[in-house]
Amino acid sequence: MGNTQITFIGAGNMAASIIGGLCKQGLPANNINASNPDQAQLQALKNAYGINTFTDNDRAAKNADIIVLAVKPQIMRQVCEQLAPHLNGQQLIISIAAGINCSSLSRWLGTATIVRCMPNTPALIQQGVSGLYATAQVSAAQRQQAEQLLGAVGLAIWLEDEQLIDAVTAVSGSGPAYFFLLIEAMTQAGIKLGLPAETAAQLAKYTAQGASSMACQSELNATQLRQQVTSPNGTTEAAINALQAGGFNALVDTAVSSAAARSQQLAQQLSE
Ligand SMILES: NC(=O)C1=CN([C@@H]2O[C@H](COP(=O)(O)OP(=O)(O)OC[C@H]3O[C@@H](n4cnc5c(N)ncnc54)[C@H](O)[C@@H]3O)[C@@H](O)[C@H]2O)C=CC1
Ligand SMILES: O=C(O)[C@@H]1CCC=N1
Repeated sequence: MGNTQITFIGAGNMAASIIGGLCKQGLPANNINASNPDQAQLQALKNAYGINTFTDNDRAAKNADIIVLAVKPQIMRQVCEQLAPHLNGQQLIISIAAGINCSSLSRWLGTATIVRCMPNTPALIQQGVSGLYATAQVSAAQRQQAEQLLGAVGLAIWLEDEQLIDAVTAVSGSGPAYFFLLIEAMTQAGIKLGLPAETAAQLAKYTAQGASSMACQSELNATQLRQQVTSPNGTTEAAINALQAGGFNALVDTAVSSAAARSQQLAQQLSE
């Protein structure tokens, strides 16, 4: 990213994850700026990475080439409208907020050079995955910069249709929580079968990690990998039959669709 100056507006969980990834990739700390009203969060980032910190968004955004909007969706409009008079029209804006579309952002900011993306919390350990959408005003060089930025914390995947961000939010943005829920449920089931709590938790967590790594690394797809574990008339088949009899696939479909619907609803509520 050369001498590109990057400013994060909002220095919470997701911003801290991406900043950590950029620093680990060797981006000079002096090229990274973060703005947040809470000094404690800023100090933690300064101590960890030596980046520049600000409590004033306008000062942090001044001279930035890329501005990453990483505040909660509910305060995005207010933050953008305050920032708008301080933008120079050349900057690339990257928003990671759920449910805020490019049309609202460009209206509030007065610029349409926007990449909207949806990362997820495994970004914290550089194992995130993000969906990215760029408006027509974003140049090829800026697209590359956005891809490098999100690529610093995991896999970055471009979308040609902005509406698909709702689906990305539902599958991978919220997705880590679904896997954590499964780990919780498997841990509880293991405890019920007599395992010590810590042992049950380790078995569930490391099984999730192993299965996920296999799914990412193998040439086989998830269905084939599942079939490899499932011996005819064996233990896995008994469990899978119970899950399917309980409507597992339909339940996951309803859950993911509910998240996508909520993402659309947020967009409608917050773009007014
Ligand atoms: N947590 C998650 O799993 C994901 C979150 N997101 C999106 O990322 C965004 C940030 O989420 P988190 O980092 O989880 O939230 P967070 O609450 O950890 O971070 C938001 C930060 O904004 C700061 N802030 C509040 N008012 C501000 C202002 N006026 N100017 C500058 N900073 C201000 C807060 O002090 C806080 O540190 C949200 O829009 C969310 O939709 C996207 C993908 C996944
Ligand atoms: O739950 C949420 O609204 C945010 C967006 C994706 C993950 N967390």
